[in-house]
Amino acid sequence: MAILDGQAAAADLLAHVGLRAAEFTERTGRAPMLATVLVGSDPASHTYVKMKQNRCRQVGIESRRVELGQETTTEELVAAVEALSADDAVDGILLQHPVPPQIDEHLAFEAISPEKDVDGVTLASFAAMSFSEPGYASCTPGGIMRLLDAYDVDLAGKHAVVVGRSRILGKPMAMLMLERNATVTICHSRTTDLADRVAEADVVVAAVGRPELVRGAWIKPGAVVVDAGYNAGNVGDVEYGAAAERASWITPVPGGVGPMTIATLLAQTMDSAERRGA
Ligand SMILES: NC(=O)C1=CN([C@@H]2O[C@H](COP(=O)(O)OP(=O)(O)OC[C@H]3O[C@@H](n4cnc5c(N)ncnc54)[C@H](OP(=O)(O)O)[C@@H]3O)[C@@H](O)[C@H]2O)C=CC1
Ligand SMILES: Nc1nc(=O)c2c([nH]1)NC[C@@H]1CN(c3ccc(C(=O)N[C@@H](CCC(=O)O)C(=O)O)cc3)C=[N+]21
Repeated sequence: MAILDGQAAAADLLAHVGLRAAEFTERTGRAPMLATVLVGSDPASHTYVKMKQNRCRQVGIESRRVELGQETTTEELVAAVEALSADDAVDGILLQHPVPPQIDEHLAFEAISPEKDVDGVTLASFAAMSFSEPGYASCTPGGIMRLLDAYDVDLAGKHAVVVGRSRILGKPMAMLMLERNATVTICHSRTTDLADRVAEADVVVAAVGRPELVRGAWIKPGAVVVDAGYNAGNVGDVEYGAAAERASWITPVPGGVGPMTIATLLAQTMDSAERRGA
């Protein structure tokens, strides 16, 4: 078993982003800018947004923080996001998920202009990603692809099984692996034979949000195991110890998918700044 080290791959990616940010700032006289939008008071979301802003500062990307209260309406959030979409100083927009229940999250995501959708959450971004057209990948699946590429894990002809089908994780993950010529199976809460499906996989991506749901004994010997789960207490969606004994490659939690998500967000912010110009 060998480790897919997301911390190391993210550090490599961010070093390159830092060079590009310095060159951009020098050439245009302004720093690249990521706007983060946080609605409500969920402590975990505050922590994630803070982590993203710290990383921005480290690589020379400016960040602008927009915070809205727990009682914000869909209309207010859409207006705030539209203002950022129209603001020339903003290169990328991250609307932190989840938002409070009274808000129509899909409408709010759609207020992000596709050219600034560096988190890859709009329908336009999903469609572009699914057909390998220019655009921004959903950050976590995009980060997972970058991590597999960093270790030369080839997907062509492999059977990939994705557990989870959310808009920002499972479903876009499946599309990206399909574009790389994997044979893809998507499992979800109504899948009746999850253990059997996982046992057929050459590559497993767990993206559920249930601690250690994917058991080590299900893993086919030699399979690649990617754990996108991030549950309380730094526990993933895979039973790590037992899975590691059978896997050829495996991502740790922490230090696997999480750092790649943030690095991808910043790399895509840099792409947007360069495309949009000064
Ligand atoms: N490291 C990172 O950067 C990120 C990590 N995460 C983590 O990834 C995990 C998933 O996040 P997210 O996709 O947003 O979560 P969601 O809750 O949006 O989606 C969970 C998915 O898992 C499926 N599911 C739930 N229970 C089961 C089950 N018993 N068997 C099979 N499938 C099941 C659901 O199926 P159904 O559709 O039928 O309801 C759904 O498709 C979480 O741990 C989250 O913290 C998320 C984003 C970024
Ligand atoms: N629109 C939107 N886009 C997201 O990408 C998004 C989101 N909403 N909502 C919440 C989830 C969660 N998420 C994480 C990012 C990095 C780590 C990460 O870097 N974790 C470190 C550990 C950090 C620590 O705990 O100190 C690691 O796994 O090594 C974790 C989780 C992005 N999300």
